[in-house]
Amino acid sequence: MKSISLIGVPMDLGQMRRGVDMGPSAIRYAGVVERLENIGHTVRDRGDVLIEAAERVQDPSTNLRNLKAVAKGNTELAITVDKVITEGDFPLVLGGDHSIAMGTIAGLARHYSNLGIIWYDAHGDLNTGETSPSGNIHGMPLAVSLGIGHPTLTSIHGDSPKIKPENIVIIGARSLDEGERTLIKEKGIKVYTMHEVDRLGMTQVMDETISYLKEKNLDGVHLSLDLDALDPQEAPGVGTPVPGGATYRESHLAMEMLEESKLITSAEFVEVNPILDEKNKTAATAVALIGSLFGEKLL
Ligand SMILES: NC(=[NH2+])NCCC[C@H](N)C(=O)O
Ligand SMILES: [Mn+2]
Ligand SMILES: [Mn+2]
Repeated sequence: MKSISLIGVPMDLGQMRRGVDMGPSAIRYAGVVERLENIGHTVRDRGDVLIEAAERVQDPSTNLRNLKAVAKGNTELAITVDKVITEGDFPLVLGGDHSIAMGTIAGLARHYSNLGIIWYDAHGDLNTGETSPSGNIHGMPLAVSLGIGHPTLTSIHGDSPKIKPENIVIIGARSLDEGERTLIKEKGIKVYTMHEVDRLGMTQVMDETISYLKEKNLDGVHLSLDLDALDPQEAPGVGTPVPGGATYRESHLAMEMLEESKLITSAEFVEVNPILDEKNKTAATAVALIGSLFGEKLL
């Protein structure tokens, strides 16, 4: 059994829709602590990282919305994640918009020199200010962690690159911007789009992902799960829904296979927006997936 530290990150400055800052509360309300304790894990809820109420700003010269406030919140998060690992706990981060992956990975990078990343998402989140159609930083954290982007972001809690392109697997992609596609090809990032999920089935996608990562001699693997990877019918409470996503069942299978692989050393569940949700369905889905990732079994 694991000793898990929960870290809430009420961040909504990485995108424009209000409400995603309430994601951590919604996931707690959906019973995440009880769910993990029922499996037999020890859970320590560290509360929420402080995200200051910032005036929303758009600097046309950088095309990065709320740059300073996003960097500040992520620095706080990186410090917390760093500390949780030092204390020997498994960090489970609850978002908040996906810009918080920059902070989580920055904290992890102090402890793992060859970290693997599973990016379960409809999007690549590989934009920079130059390639982003929106200026929203939640579309950039994977690029930032690779050392690509504005220095205010790439320098959060230490120098970048914090991860290597060959250690990343993106699963569930179905919305990629031009610059992201170029970067994926240039860096040779492994991507299973929804086309591959349909064609191969989730079992093979996960089997291949797990073997691919096992060959890399990694010292840890981080799961960054954006709820918009799931189909909007099953996870409606997200800010940037894209039709044609992974089902609830496929996603459960993915979590169960990751649990069996024993590879995962940290995880985050992001983009839950209770204002856009239907009766907290998306937060409940997040909790159910967390259950599977941490070894919940029927029999
Ligand atoms: N974490 C997310 N939901 N990202 C959505 C990003 C959407 C789009 N690619 C953009 O850069 O604006
Ligand atoms: Mn997404
Ligand atoms: Mn994302």
